[in-house]
Amino acid sequence: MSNITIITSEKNWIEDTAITQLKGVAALPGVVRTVGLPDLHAGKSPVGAVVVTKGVIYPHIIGGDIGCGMGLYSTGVECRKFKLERWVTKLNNIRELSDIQTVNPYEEPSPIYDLGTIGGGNHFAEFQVVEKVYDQETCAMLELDESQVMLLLHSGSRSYGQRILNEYKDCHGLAAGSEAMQSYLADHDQALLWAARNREIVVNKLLGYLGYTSQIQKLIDCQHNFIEQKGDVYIHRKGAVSAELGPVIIPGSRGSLTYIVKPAGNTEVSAFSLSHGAGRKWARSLCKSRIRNKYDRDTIRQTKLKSRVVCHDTDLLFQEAPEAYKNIDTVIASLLQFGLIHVVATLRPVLTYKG
Ligand SMILES: Nc1nc2c(ncn2[C@@H]2O[C@H](COP(=O)(O)O)[C@@H](O)[C@H]2O)c(=O)[nH]1
Ligand SMILES: [Mn+2]
Repeated sequence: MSNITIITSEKNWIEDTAITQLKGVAALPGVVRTVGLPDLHAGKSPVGAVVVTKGVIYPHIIGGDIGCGMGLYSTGVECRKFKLERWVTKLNNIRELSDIQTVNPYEEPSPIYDLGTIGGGNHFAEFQVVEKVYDQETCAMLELDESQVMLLLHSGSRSYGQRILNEYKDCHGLAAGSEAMQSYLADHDQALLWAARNREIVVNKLLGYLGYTSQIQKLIDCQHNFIEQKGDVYIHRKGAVSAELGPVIIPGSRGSLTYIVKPAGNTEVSAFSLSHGAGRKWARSLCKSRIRNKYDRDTIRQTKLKSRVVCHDTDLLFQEAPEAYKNIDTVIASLLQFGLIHVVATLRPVLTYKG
């Protein structure tokens, strides 16, 4: 199909089902361009995908986790003072973040009922340290301080986004200018706003629980499930970030490095978008049977990078194991090969918390 671009390279594996799904959305009425990024994989609709439409939008492409994204924060905690065992113990003492009270600092009531929680699945909070700086100038611009522990938070609009989708899930596209489209986009924008606010609230709550609140600073926040209107087209990004809002974060898994990258000059080829992660390699249902013999109850809570994992759900530990994801270095190499990014820095996980 002429309106499909796949950003990939020889070494980067993309499953056939994902390509078939991408072809499916490319054939929808009003779709003018479709891009599969190197992290493309199958989902309810394809993930790691960009769908550009004219005259219509498709809520089902974005799905229920409207506004899901990654926020990177510096914690104010000096790496040399970071007490891994103490934080592991403290995090093991809470089952979920809902065990700690949430204060809504905004005047309006929150449409997210479970405000202050991260959510399940592959949502996570991860403490990281700087592994390598490639671009000192951009790091300085971001105020990325190598001596500090960072916190990467992956979360979305929680049950709010799903409530919005439920209202529109039977529509086969919302026509531009229609009341239904205006109403969806108004709800969608609220979900983006509150998803970003929720990330901030969670970061403050988590660090407050660990005894640190005074020097938290947001460095980057990039959403990856949303619709952007650009001129007369609508860019649907499902598991894809905008390449037009400055540096972005591309994590791999709890057992691999996270990349901070800067979009390069011409990202028209990828519909002004970049990857949001490594992308899933194995279906959740296959993970436990494939790797259960490799780990015991302690070793599944550590990674080859010597980081630790706090998660009370054993099945989830297997479903989200590093083996379940594609190789992040290959994803980054594909983006580099297409001239879409410059690498700014890499971060190494030290402790992953799953709610
Ligand atoms: N650093 C970590 N990265 C992770 C972890 N679990 C998943 N991931 C990466 O995040 C994206 C998010 O995907 P989404 O489609 O659910 O938004 C995923 O593709 C992985 O590359 C983790 O625990 N730590
Ligand atoms: Mn997400």
